[in-house]
Amino acid sequence: MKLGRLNHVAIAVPDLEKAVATYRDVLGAVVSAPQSLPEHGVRVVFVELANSKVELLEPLGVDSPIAAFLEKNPAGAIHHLCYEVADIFSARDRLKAGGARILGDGEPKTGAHGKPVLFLHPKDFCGTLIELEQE
Ligand SMILES: CC[C@@H](C(=O)O)C(=O)SCCNC(=O)CCNC(=O)[C@H](O)C(C)(C)COP(=O)(O)OP(=O)(O)OC[C@H]1O[C@@H](n2cnc3c(N)ncnc32)[C@H](O)[C@@H]1OP(=O)(O)O
Ligand SMILES: [Co+2]
Repeated sequence: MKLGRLNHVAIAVPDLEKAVATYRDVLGAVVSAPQSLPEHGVRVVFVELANSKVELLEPLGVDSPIAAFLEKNPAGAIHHLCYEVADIFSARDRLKAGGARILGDGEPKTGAHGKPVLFLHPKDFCGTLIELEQE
């Protein structure tokens, strides 16, 4: 298993429109249009940077995986880091064999970029939730 590029840093926010205004109007960033992803329980935008992206996430629906996190961090906070991998299935199998917890049913879902993604438990990775995305 070899870790690739940092694809994005995700920030969970209570109000996506307000967060977009902060990044676009105060910080002068280029921000994508909002995208609802019911399968992931979030609404997202991407802040485009020269060397990576910032994903702003707002809960979508009652079972959103970011709802409990936002209850603990009501003003918003960094939620996960997304790294690219060349082969998500081989990365998953190597990590699982080493004892890491793959979240959900362990099968990749299609992420915001239309590519397979998986999540790794934050308690197994220095207190940071990790998303892996197929290159
Ligand atoms: C837009 C699609 C996609 C993309 O393509 O980019 C996305 O990014 S979707 C993003 C949202 N999806 C997910 O986060 C899916 C994976 N997440 C989960 O499965 C869960 O959120 C979780 C990480 C397993 C936590 O759920 P749960 O166990 O129900 O919550 P708890 O509140 O009980 O947390 C247990 C424990 O873990 C700590 N924790 C929780 N979230 C984080 C976090 N983001 N970063 C660091 N630590 C986290 C939490 O504080 C608890 O710790 P203790 O209090 O010490 O027990
Ligand atoms: Co993400």
